Amino acid sequence: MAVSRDDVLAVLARVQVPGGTLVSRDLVRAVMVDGGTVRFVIEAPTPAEARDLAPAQVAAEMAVKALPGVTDVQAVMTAHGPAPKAATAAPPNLGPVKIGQHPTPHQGGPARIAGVDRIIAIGSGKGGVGKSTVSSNLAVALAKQGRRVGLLDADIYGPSQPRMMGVNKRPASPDGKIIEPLHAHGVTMMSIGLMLKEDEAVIWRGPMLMGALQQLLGQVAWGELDVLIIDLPPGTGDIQLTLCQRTHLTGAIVVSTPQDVALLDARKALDMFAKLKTPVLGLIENMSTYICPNCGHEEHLFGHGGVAAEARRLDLPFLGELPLSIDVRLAGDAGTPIAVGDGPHAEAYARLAQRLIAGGVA
Ligand SMILES: Nc1ncnc2c1ncn2[C@@H]1O[C@H](COP(=O)(O)OP(=O)(O)OP(=O)(O)O)[C@@H](O)[C@H]1O
Repeated sequence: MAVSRDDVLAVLARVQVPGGTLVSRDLVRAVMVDGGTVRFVIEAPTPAEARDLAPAQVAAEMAVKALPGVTDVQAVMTAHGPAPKAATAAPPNLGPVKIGQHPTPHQGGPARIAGVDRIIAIGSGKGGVGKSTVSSNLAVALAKQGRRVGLLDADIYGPSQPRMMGVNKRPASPDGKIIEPLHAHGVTMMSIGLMLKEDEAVIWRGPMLMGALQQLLGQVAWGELDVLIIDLPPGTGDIQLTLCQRTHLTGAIVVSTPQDVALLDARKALDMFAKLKTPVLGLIENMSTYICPNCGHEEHLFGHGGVAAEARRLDLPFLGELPLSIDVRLAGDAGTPIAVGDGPHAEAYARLAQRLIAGGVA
């Protein structure tokens, strides 16, 4: 029988380290099982502790290797002690609440957010395929249909929701702990971009990112929501891993353009969600067709139908095509998503929202 991630964690939970076990001290990250190969990371709080943990790394490798079905074990030790100069820049502290801190240890399985019924992550393998555009428009379309909707911009390196939703106020935090979200176009929203100075680059390493994400999920006063849409960064990195492993997600939607290169990357994102046991609710083809606003001629600039074909191949729902249109970009740049108004683009998002509501996932 194939070994599972839980089997690996159960074994690692028995490996003793000073102050507990590898699991009780929350030192294990990114457990991946790929056939008979198991990979995981042991993340020590400091380089000195990493040296002390070397025997535990050997013990962990031996214990996992002893599991039936395991042929290869790759354990990597990392330490997030003193950071290089760029990374030591103090986390932004523009008010009473400080965003960007080390994550607190996490026990148990994926957690729910109080008051939030469903959480949908919007992901993509490749950047620039329209994931943030889809997130904001879908959030607005769901709100227009009477759902109580939240939008969390978890694209920590390139937050674009403040611009797309037309919000630039810094969120308040009267007690320095709870962060008050903002509201735009009927959607409750929060973005790391709202906590940073404009044009400020985020130069944090893994643990700081995890801490920031944990704060955005746990410290924001989301209130009662039917659904929280999370706009992920592109790719398959730390943020996606942490979110899928620690938060009880209803599922993920993967956005791709019909282009082969974007599809190849989308397959990696789908593979990641499968490995992390996050249900994939469906695929969306963005920038599907281009209709010339002058003559009405239809062009398929990035190809057409590739995402639907991929969905069929993988037996996943195909949620729809969204056309490439200058109006969509202009609306996003102006801070009023196209779904706020009427017209064919807003209708396309309304259909997508209806479909998710009818399916019970939004
Ligand atoms: N259907 C569309 N028609 C026209 N422009 C679009 C469409 N979808 C997205 N865009 C534009 O393409 C650009 C990239 O879109 P967006 O930021 O939503 O992509 P992303 O996948 O979230 O990118 P990132 O990887 O930077 O997070 C934006 O300027 C956006 O306005």
